[in-house]
Amino acid sequence: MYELTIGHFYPDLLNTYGDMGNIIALKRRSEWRGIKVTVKPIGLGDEFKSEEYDLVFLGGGQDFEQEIIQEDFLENKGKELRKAIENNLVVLAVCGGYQLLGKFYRTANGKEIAGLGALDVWTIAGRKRMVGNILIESELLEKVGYDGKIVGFENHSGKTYLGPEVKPLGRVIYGYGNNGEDNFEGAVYKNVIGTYLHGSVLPKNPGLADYLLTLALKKKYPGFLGLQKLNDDYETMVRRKLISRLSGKRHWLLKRFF
Ligand SMILES: NC(=O)CC[C@H](N)C(=O)O
Repeated sequence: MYELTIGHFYPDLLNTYGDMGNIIALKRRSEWRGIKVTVKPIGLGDEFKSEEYDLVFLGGGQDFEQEIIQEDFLENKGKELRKAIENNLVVLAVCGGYQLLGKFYRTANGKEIAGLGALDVWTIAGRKRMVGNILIESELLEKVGYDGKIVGFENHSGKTYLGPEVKPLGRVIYGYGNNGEDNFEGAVYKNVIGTYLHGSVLPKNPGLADYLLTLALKKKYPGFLGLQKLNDDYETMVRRKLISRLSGKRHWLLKRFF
């Protein structure tokens, strides 16, 4: 029997917009395949031993929560997490969690919150919150045989910019994405996926959930051949409706200028 241990960083603080749904999706999609999953919270002051985990998740949070955890995250967990990321630990980081993996986050009043520096990205608070449904197209998922579309919801003021060490998760079809400027969303580095998509993103995008589970299982069980297919007809139907609605819509910015 395959087993996975998932670490959930700061579940009581980085928990905006239902990001807990990502943990539930990973757990349920594993259990539906007979894979045993243990979810362990990693909170303020908790020791983080990366070898105990096959996958870790960081959710979103407002600037206020990010400042609360910053010292603990960088001082007590940062070095270990950076080492684990270089050793291909599977990580999903959403919004605030994504920003914290970067080099720094500069808030609206100019305060610079140091990030982990695990991802070659940096974030600068914008004046305007980027809020709404978002649809992106991801080559990553097409490569592993999933529908390349990823749908979700974004709500962030931070504008994230990518350095040369990371690739974008996808190209924005509808919404703002990383910064509302370069038409990219998210960042991929080794087995880390950073994204602004709440929603939560994994229940809405079963292919992305399975992609992360497959990465973790292949790393833990070298002979692992792949996940058996689940009946995702309902999710696919909901996604198709949302995708066609968002693909057809033109963003208000586009309407205004084109
Ligand atoms: N939804 C979030 O996690 C917000 C992240 C960050 N505080 C921002 O506003 O950009």
